[in-house]
Amino acid sequence: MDGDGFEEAELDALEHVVRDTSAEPMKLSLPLVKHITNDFSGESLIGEGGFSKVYLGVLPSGSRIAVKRILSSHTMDERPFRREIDTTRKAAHKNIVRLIGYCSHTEETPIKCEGQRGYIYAEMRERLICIEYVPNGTLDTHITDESAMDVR
Ligand SMILES: Nc1ncnc2c1ncn2[C@@H]1O[C@H](COP(=O)(O)OP(=O)(O)OP(=O)(O)O)[C@@H](O)[C@H]1O
Repeated sequence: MDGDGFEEAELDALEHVVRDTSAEPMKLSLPLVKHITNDFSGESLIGEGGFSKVYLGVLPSGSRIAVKRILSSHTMDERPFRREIDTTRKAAHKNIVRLIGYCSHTEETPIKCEGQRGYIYAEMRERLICIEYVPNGTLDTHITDESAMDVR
């Protein structure tokens, strides 16, 4: 375990999945995703959609991936998260943005309430989808520029 709370081997495995386009998408830990997005910093934010904020993730090799962070208002319902993973996975094709990994993390955080003796527990949910990074891409259709040019 390194200082950021994930194994170096996990980062190596992610590098491998990014490099090898035939590799299966992998499950990722929240500490690793936080590490590559600089803790979801403002500088890493590259886009926003209807149900997610999209961050740039940078690996030690310099490889880049896009990290979709599902908005907290949408994390209680697992369906959009699963649907997006399923459709991106099934759409495996050289011209279609590739699914690289995903992270599903739920944590109970104790919160002390004034006037109460005990704690209440708030559920913090993170749902993240890591996909191939497309520079200047509009990702409405998950289609890369190359295939968009083929459509006439
Ligand atoms: N793979 C990617 N590479 C680079 N930028 C991306 C990528 N995916 C998304 N973005 C950026 O993030 C923005 C929002 O992405 P996207 O529309 O896929 O989000 P969403 O939450 O699924 O939204 P909606 O469901 O409303 O379409 C895009 O317009 C684009 O600027």
